[in-house]
Amino acid sequence: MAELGFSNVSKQFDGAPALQGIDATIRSGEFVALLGPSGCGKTTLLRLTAGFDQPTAGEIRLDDQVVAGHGRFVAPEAREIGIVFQSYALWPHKSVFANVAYPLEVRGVPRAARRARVAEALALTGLTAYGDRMPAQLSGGQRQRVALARCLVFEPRAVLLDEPLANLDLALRASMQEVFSMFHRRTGATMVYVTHDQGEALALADRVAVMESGKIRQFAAPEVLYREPADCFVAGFVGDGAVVSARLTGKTRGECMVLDVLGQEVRARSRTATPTHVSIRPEAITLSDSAMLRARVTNCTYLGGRFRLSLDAAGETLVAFSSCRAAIGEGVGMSIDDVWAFHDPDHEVRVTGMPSYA
Ligand SMILES: Nc1ncnc2c1ncn2[C@@H]1O[C@H](COP(=O)(O)OP(=O)(O)OP(=O)(O)O)[C@@H](O)[C@H]1O
Repeated sequence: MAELGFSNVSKQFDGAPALQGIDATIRSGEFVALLGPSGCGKTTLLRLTAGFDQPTAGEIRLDDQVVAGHGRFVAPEAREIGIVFQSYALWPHKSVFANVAYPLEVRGVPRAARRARVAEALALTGLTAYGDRMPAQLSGGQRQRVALARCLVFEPRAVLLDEPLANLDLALRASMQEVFSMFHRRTGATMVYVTHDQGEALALADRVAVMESGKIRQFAAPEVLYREPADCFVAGFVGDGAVVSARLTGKTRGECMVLDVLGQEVRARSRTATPTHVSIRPEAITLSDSAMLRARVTNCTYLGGRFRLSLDAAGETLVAFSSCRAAIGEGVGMSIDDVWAFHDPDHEVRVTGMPSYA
């Protein structure tokens, strides 16, 4: 399995930027998700990696081999990269076995070795009993597993997956996520998984690259994105909660700084000395009748085991968890503690029209 490297990769379509200065390394054997809203450049990055298109600038490497950039271009078939599409792209007139055997056939693998490797790939994807079926006789999840088996059978240097579960219903998506995880654990494949579903990205990936407008905003482990988002976009796009302006008080408490958030002194973790915003996750909010900060319940949803409350506090929408149901319009008290603070002055001007505190 190979390491994938991107240095200052840009792509323009008719002068419009689809990717801007992508710098990233995907380690050998790593499962990385590309997460972002529609049009942020996820599929373009995947297509450049596969060799279906060429970058306008920058360099893409597979281990030490430059596959695109500086006048070099390695054709897709020579990159030995497996791809799984949302649409499965199976041969409709070939059986499951023949579909999976196809990449070995075109590589000239002898028949006996071919049979053994197809059997192994079918076993790995739970399809041993389905070898003789035609694609039309399979469910969506089973078809996607055939596509996965077909791409693993030739032992690719990396596997790229473009929204592979987008066509499946919710229950099947959950069970297919387990198939992908298990597949990754067993094969140790380098995997790049495109999705706009944050739940899927956080559940599956070792690291997630959060993209917006052709740029990677943050590339980190799911728990880091959740606890320590780099900016307003990541804080708002990943996980639940609120992003609120904050002001330095000049005080500290232990390792933490104390910020003015919604008129209250709140303890914040941070890597910057000049924070402009805080990310307030639901766990940072404690509801209590005696708390100074007052809010009004604007929504209450049962999540199973607990309720999710949307709260209006001084015009900001916050999210809290509660063990009891709350009535819409009810007043509650809350305290906020242990939030994450970051510096994002651009967003402050754009979103709230307030001056930067930096
Ligand atoms: N062949 C093309 N010609 C012109 N513009 C393109 C082409 N392919 C992509 N784009 C543009 O590049 C930008 C990035 O598109 P891309 O498909 O990579 O986004 P995405 O994040 O995968 O979106 P989605 O989640 O909707 O699939 C978009 O603005 C898109 O319109």
